[in-house]
Amino acid sequence: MAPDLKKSIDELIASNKVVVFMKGTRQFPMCGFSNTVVQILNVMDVPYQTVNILEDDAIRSGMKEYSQWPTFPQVYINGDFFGGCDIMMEAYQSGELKEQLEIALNS
Ligand SMILES: N[C@@H](CCC(=O)N[C@@H](CS)C(=O)NCC(=O)O)C(=O)O
Repeated sequence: MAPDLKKSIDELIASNKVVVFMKGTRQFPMCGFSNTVVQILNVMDVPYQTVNILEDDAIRSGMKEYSQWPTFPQVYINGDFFGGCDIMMEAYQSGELKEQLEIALNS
């Protein structure tokens, strides 16, 4: 992956507690999985940054390599890859997501 792209992803993730690499935007998700993640984060009422991977093929392919994860959405919390839609849903239902977000937002 291009060093410049890696650097900009590193910086984005380091400077935002929650980042969602998704299809579409938080206002207009372009995929049901991305929409689910947006709805979960909206319910949790936390600040989050989104990146529309449909706008840039280099980010779309680059994020699969960067995260070692083949699909979108990809959610980063406190600088670490957290998961996709299924993991977010499970963590939301179990209460783990609330815990992780509290840790991230209070650190
Ligand atoms: N089980 C996945 C569902 C996500 C998924 O299957 N995403 C597909 C369709 S939106 C995807 O990103 N495919 C790769 C691509 O479009 O580049 C999850 O938990 O996030």
